[in-house]
Amino acid sequence: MAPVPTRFLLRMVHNFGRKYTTNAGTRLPEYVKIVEVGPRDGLQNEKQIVPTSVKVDLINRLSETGLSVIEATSFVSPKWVPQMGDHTDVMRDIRRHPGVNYPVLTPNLKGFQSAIAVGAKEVAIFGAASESFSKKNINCTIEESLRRFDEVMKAAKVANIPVRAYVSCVLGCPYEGKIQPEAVAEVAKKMYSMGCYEISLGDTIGVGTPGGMQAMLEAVTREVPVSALAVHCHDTYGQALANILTALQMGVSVVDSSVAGLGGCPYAKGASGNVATEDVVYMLHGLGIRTGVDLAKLTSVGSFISAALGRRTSSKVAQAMSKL
Ligand SMILES: CC(C)(COP(=O)([O-])OP(=O)([O-])OC[C@H]1O[C@@H](n2cnc3c(N)ncnc32)[C@H](O)[C@@H]1OP(=O)([O-])[O-])[C@@H](O)C(=O)NCCC(=O)NCCSC(=O)C[C@@](C)(O)CC(=O)[O-]
Repeated sequence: MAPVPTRFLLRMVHNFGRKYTTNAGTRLPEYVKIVEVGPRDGLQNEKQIVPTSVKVDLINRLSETGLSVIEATSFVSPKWVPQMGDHTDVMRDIRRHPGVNYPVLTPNLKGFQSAIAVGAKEVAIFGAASESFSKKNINCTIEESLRRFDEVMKAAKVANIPVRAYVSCVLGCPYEGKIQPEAVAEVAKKMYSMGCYEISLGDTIGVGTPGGMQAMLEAVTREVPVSALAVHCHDTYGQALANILTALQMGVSVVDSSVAGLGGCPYAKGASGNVATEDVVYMLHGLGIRTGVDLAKLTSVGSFISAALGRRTSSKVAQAMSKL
């Protein structure tokens, strides 16, 4: 029998499930915006410094896949996160595609000013629902962090820069363990009231399960409209896709993920990478949900970065497709 062309098999994989599923009667969104965090969250925890040219190449390749948001780097202290110390060079060297946003993390006014000086058009502030994590990650209490963020918000308003917010440890903290849903809702509400257009809820150490995700979202959606929420799931315990599906069923339509499942936070010991973008896209397309992302192109970017880092991809979908 003649071999079936790989392209055809890829399309079959891509379409698999479409004819079996329908959104009729469910609360699933028709379109999900994927926020690709690989170049930032994915690489920030790498022990060896990744050359700037590789980071730039990664972002340029991701820009060809149909993604509309690629978090490029973070303007944090290079003493705290040396891997992100080349933020200015990364922002200067990438090719910015029309229709693609390249937000960057800014923990304070200093980071914000450096970011907009190199042409950042969108920033993200990052706080936590856990006091201990806030102190370890950004060296201040939650209350102090909100004061710093307020300075960023005021400067961003003047410069007409949209601001996204992260809340970390929404389903558990590496230092405090369980975090109450009400504590998450409180911080999310404050960040939303400050003017952040989107609040990304981070399961920083990937300990959450669908029941926890549901309880947390029930609390948060009492304070923040679901249309302004995103979920950011690490996959330490293999629960990320189940947690994301739960969030989608509750009306969330923005999902953060990282190509090849790269990632982890330097101040969250033991946390594995983010859920792989390839796996999220495969699941969403299987549910008949549009993403605008070309899965074949995305897996080839995953192969590129995995080869550059000298390791196997963490994406199950990419692993399976490589055997076709
Ligand atoms: C927030 C700070 C800066 C406070 O750090 P600090 O030491 O308290 O800051 P400071 O204001 O006292 O300044 C100390 C030094 O840092 C410098 N500095 C001060 N600010 C900046 C800046 N923006 N850019 C560059 N340099 C900066 C400042 O100029 C000074 O330099 P020196 O005088 O010693 O030479 C520090 O704690 C920090 O950089 N933390 C970042 C930690 C981090 O990046 N963590 C990973 C991202 S969060 C995450 O991954 C979770 C997330 C978002 O993905 C969601 C999830 O999964 O949950």
